[in-house]
Amino acid sequence: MDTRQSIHSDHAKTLDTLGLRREFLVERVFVPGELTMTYSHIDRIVFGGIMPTGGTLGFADDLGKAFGVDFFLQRRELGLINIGGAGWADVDGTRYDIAPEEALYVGQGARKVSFGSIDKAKPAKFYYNSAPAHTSYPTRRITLAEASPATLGDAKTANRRTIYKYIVPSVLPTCQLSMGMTKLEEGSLWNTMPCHTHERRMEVYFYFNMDADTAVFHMMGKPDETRHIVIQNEQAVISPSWSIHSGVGTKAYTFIWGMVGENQVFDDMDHLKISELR
Ligand SMILES: O=C[C@H](O)[C@@H](O)CC(=O)C(=O)O
Ligand SMILES: [Zn+2]
Repeated sequence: MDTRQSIHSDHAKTLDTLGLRREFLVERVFVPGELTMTYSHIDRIVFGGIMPTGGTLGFADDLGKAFGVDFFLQRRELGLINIGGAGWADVDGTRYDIAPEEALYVGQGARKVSFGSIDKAKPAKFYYNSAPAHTSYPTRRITLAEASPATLGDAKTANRRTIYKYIVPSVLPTCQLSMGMTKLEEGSLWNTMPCHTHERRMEVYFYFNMDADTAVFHMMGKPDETRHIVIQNEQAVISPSWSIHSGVGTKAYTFIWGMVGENQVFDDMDHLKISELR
């Protein structure tokens, strides 16, 4: 488990490229045959990738110890989106088939959760977020069609994109986790510009569907003190509440966003004018 401490914006603004990458970037999310895990002290979000290539994968029994509980989801909820081939999840004996671009929400208290791929030649790739939870809401699969889509932006500003909201209050109840996927249209390069912060929630971005030899310049930092991190395919970046989170690719890409914190009001954002950025 890779643990990342919380970070003050006064510290963050002193960091060089390597320092920023060490604090905010997660370079290896999907490892064949492994479940990876990053634990951020910011709102105690846990995120990573699950890529079953041989047998099944799951949250190890002794993981509870690392979280001071009996098992991983004893006091947590889980959301995931499959960016690979068809797969399945078994949650305490109930099997959920999860096709590409489908999501699963697992309510707090699930004891035995395991994952597999349907075709090992085309492994499933489950990108997951987990957050502390106070009660148990029903486990449920969410299809792309159910993930209330919103298309916004303009090709003229290279930011035409569709936001699929899989795990949001209008689709299903969760304790605090929200999760979705944003797909850029061909020729569109910018996500979330004009950008925003949300003092009341943190966010993690996971960029994927990126061709070889392309990059996303992920914008971060306080609005008057911006920095960037160069991101390659299938890498994740942590965005504290004080930070903007936006990106421009050298080619169109897709990303998954996950949020935890004070509220679940998607539009509760502190919007910024582009002219306010420094
Ligand atoms: O707080 C919301 C998140 O930053 C994302 O949902 C924004 C996003 O996907 C986009 O504008 O492209
Ligand atoms: Zn945001």
